[in-house]
Amino acid sequence: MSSTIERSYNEAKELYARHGIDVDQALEQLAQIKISMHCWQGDDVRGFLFRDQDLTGGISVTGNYPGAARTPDELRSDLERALSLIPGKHKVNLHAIYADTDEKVDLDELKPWHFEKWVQWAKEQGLGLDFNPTLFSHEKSSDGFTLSHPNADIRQFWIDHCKASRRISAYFGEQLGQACVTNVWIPDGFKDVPVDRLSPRRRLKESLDEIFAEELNPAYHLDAVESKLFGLGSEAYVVGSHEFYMGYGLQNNKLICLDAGHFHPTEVISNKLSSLSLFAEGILLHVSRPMRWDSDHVVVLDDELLEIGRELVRGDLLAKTHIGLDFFDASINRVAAWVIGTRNTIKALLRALLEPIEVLKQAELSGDYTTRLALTEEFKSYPFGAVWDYYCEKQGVPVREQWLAEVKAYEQDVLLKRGG
Ligand SMILES: C[C@H](O)[C@H](O)[C@@H](O)C(=O)CO
Ligand SMILES: [Mn+2]
Repeated sequence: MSSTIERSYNEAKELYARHGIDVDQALEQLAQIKISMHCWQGDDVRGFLFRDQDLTGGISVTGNYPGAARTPDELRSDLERALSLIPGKHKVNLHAIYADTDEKVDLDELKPWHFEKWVQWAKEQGLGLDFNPTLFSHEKSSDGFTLSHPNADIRQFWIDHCKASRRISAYFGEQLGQACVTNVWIPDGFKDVPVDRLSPRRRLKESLDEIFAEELNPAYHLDAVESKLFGLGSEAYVVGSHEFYMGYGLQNNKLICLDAGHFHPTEVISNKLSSLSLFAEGILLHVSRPMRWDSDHVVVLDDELLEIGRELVRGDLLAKTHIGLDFFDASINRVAAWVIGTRNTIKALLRALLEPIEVLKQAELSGDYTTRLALTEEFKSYPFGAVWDYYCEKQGVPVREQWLAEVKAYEQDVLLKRGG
């Protein structure tokens, strides 16, 4: 441990302690929080099953930075590199299209063994896994509908895919000894104003009922459902709206997934956590950064990220919240994108853990809003950075921007040697 880092840490600790904040305890708590790092930042959401398929479903990746992973081995190598620069032990979130197999297999026939290499790798790395059925970038979703499709055969294909995904998830959980969260997101919706809003939602509800009929052990597998306001090509109406999944999730004890980019542009998910926590079985977050639309920019340490962290900590919601990331930017180094977004998410949690929460709550309760504002503002310039640096050093990852040199070296040695 460098003496400068330790000295700054001890000085910071002393300042926080004056407000009753135990910094060592905060760091212990932080080390327990797992972030689910999404594999799809590494290859622009292409996956390995259908390499020739364009990305569909109303989501889009822009940029042509060199070095996207082309194989499961390359993706794992990139993930390892990113994770080696991020403090803590985390999870990796896979989509079904990331199956690692030479077999020609369609989505409805996927089995746990198609992911065996991922499981072995996760064991070696001490990681958890999360999962997602992939209901886009496939010929059977080419008209934009899947689980709510009017054609029963197409619906059945997607139902079978989701059933298969849940079994894969339960296998991940059993093998890794921790629950795998499996999140259903579908792109279904209309570009223009529909005549019948109800029937697709009724079909989606029936499909979900069939998918979730099989009981699986919650110690190994948890279901989540993700809503969306609009997508590219589904501007007028999305079948799986927030109200739809909020209703479905509450009635059926499913985790409700809140993606930061899936609401009206001025709406924030931080303000939804407290309400949901009172009623929902649990919450899944897709931490993302929408810029004017659901653009999935890499998350930065902005007001909303800090507020998400505060809500989780102040409301003691960490135990019922699964924190996942969902961004994909192909205009910058993809390993750096993971590192920046994941480190920022952890920083936001640390910032929240270093606030005088009880003092602030008391001030609010007694109507002393002056103290509330004064303290929250002053705490913004408390020496959080010294605690963060110490945490990184203690966890054996680069301090401050030192990680960037490692990513640049990896880019030279590995990423730039990959073909297109
Ligand atoms: C690839 C993801 O499943 C996808 O981003 C989904 O979670 C979403 O947010 C769609 O807008
Ligand atoms: Mn999402």
